[in-house]
Amino acid sequence: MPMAEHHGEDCCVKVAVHIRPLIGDERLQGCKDCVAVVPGKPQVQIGTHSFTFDHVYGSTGSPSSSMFQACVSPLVDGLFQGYNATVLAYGQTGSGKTYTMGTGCKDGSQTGLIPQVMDALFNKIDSLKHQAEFQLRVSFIEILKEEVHDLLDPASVGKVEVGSGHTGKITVPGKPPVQIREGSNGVITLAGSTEVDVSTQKEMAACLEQGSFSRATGSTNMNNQSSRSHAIFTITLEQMRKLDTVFTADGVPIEDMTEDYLCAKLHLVDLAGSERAKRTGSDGLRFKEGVHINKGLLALGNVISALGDEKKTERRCPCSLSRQQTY
Ligand SMILES: Nc1ncnc2c1ncn2[C@@H]1O[C@H](COP(=O)(O)OP(=O)(O)OP(=O)(O)O)[C@@H](O)[C@H]1O
Repeated sequence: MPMAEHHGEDCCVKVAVHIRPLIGDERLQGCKDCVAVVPGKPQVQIGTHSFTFDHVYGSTGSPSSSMFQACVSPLVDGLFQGYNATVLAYGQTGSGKTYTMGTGCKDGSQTGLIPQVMDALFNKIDSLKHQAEFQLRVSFIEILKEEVHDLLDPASVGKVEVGSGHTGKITVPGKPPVQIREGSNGVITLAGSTEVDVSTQKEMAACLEQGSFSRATGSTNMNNQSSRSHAIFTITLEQMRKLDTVFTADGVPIEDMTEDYLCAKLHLVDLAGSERAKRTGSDGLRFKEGVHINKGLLALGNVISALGDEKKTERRCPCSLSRQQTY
């Protein structure tokens, strides 16, 4: 499963591959691993084709347990310096994105990347609590068929079966949908999405669990619990750093200069899987979802190519890049 990352210092976008083992049904059907890791290199071989990435985890590559430390932990540290960051899990349906991110309500949720982010974040806050005051907020949205839904909407009261094995949430009619807006300063906001103030790891984990439970899933031939939407879990960290008091030449303390405010966001994205209708056996509603999913992924691919293209990123306003680091 590939994951895109972007490192402000050396390269715009970095890509790590996570190879999952064969699972139950695949073993029963006698499937064989078709991806081989080239020993000692972040390179995989599929048939006669070789592909090189920044990291390869799983199979005979680096152990999956080291992925967080190498790829995501530096982003958590960056948050404390005011850098925004994004982790995207991208891949074919059933390749293990939800498992890797820990966005599902089961399996990977204990070891997925998001729970590890929470651990690291709260440990760091604890170690810095005497130097700064912190405030954390989370939002959790999904993009389903080009519509943005709020997964932390207090009006959502759980999951119901909505025909053909599809699950969805009940929302109170009349609640305006979440709108994506761009402010005059270029900051994108999601008008109408719930932002929950959290002060403990338990509260943040409860938001992840609640939102994951509300997410739309459905069964296809390739994954019996396939995510049908792109899900974005956003952590906003605000901090008021207490600086050493600055004095004028006469020894008078300058009040205004004793605090430094920083705000940064970490977006953790579990994309819906790219799919081929023929292989997933999709028809009707599920087929339409697949078309929207593939359309969104194509647009995202163009954005990532542009981010990785130095000529295009140079044209952007330097101020919008100054505190931006995206993985
Ligand atoms: N590294 C792994 N080790 C063991 N099992 C895994 C691993 N990754 C994924 N799986 C299993 O593979 C199955 C598919 O994984 P998952 O639902 O995460 O895929 P996905 O890429 O999110 O699919 P979709 O795009 O359809 O939502 C699940 O049963 C999951 O438990």
